[in-house]
Amino acid sequence: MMATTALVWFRRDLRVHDHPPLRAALDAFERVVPVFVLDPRLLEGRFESEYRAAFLLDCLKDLRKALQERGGNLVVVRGTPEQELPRLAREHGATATYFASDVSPFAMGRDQRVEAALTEAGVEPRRTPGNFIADIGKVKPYSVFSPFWRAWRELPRRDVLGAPRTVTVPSNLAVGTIPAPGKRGDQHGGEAAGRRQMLAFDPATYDDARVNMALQTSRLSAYLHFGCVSARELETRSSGKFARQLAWRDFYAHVLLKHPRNTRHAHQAEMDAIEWEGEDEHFHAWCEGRTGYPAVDAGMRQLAQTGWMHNRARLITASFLVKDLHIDWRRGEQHFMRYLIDGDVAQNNGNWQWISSVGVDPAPLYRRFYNPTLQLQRHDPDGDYVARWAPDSQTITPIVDHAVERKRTMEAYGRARGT
Ligand SMILES: Cc1cc2nc3c(=O)[nH]c(=O)nc-3n(C[C@H](O)[C@H](O)[C@H](O)COP(=O)(O)OP(=O)(O)OC[C@H]3O[C@@H](n4cnc5c(N)ncnc54)[C@H](O)[C@@H]3O)c2cc1C
Repeated sequence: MMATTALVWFRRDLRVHDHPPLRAALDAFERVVPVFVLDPRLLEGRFESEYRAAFLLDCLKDLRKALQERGGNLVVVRGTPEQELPRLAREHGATATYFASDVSPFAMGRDQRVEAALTEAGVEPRRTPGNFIADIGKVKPYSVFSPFWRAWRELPRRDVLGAPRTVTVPSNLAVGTIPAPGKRGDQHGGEAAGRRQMLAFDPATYDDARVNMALQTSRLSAYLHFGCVSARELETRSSGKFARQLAWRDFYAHVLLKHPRNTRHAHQAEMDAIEWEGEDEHFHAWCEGRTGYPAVDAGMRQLAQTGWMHNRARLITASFLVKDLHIDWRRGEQHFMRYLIDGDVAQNNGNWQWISSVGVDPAPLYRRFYNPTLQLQRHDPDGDYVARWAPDSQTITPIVDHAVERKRTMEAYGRARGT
């Protein structure tokens, strides 16, 4: 008799440690078929990114190795999951498919189509948690962080799972090739690299690193985005401000889950009426780090060259685009997605809306103006950040005057609000 078989569909949970779908499938079936579907819509879509694609391909190579070390393998197929998964299930006689639920509108729409196609083929889709610390769909919709955080802390946590010792797969697996990565940013993808980064990170250094742009914070964001590191496992090693930052990740995922229209619209609907009067020339100067404001130029060049930017620099550069150059936050959001290795629809959109004062967790506009000159004094006290990324910026004539533009923004936002 044929052994019982299930597919395990890896998505952005590219690890073997603490992997609920893999564990559940191994517990219930004799064999599993671990699979990743290289969907051209992911690599060539609106938010395509060379750096992120290279990181993903590293992750796949590393995951295949980890599965091979346990007697298994990773099937990599090109196509759409709604076609490829039922086909693979038929080929191997699989009767169930396990995967971890996700929150972006693209992922949710795709998963519905996949579930329908699997069900039609007689294969049972089984969703598990896995990508976030807690079950963020379980709480009522929140649009302010602090009350969300209080409710979220009370949510139950699942146990952290170890990596399986063995992964039994069918003997006739056609595993497919993993394309060679193109241009990389400054991080290699993969669970092995992610776990090394997690184990080497010293939370005691975090408070200083957060406020000084020349220092590095944990650098775990890309590993969290692709699930090379489990957010739940990381939580068990976290405390203080670092633990609170991890809660922001769950918060923005929660916001997108509850408000999918936010990917295209301001969460505060009236703020879609802002008249964006900025010039294309200024947008290009911002992208290329030629604004004459060293904090902005250093951040934008760090992003272009490495695929990462310090959180403080993300705040300064994003605020500058929207509130000094009067350019629609969505153009900035898209530019970040092209370069960030950790580019993540929920996190990027949530943060862009936050700094643009159009999203959740609102505060009075005057409190969310970042003066790029003062920010630089505070957050690059020794000048190391600018010296590294944009030493020539001081010689560029500033393209706008912050004080003047601040006034224009107050007026434009006031008009949109009808005040
Ligand atoms: C305009 C803008 C765009 C951003 N876009 C993204 C994005 O696409 N993807 C992304 O992962 N983060 C994004 N962030 C949040 C934050 O800047 C990065 O998560 C962080 O800088 C990554 O470096 P790290 O891993 O060293 O972070 P650490 O400071 O070490 O934090 C640890 C982890 O906590 C989470 N975290 C920290 N700060 C935030 C935050 N403000 N919002 C949500 N989660 C947070 C991340 O998962 C991060 O890896 C954005 C912030 C801004 C202001």
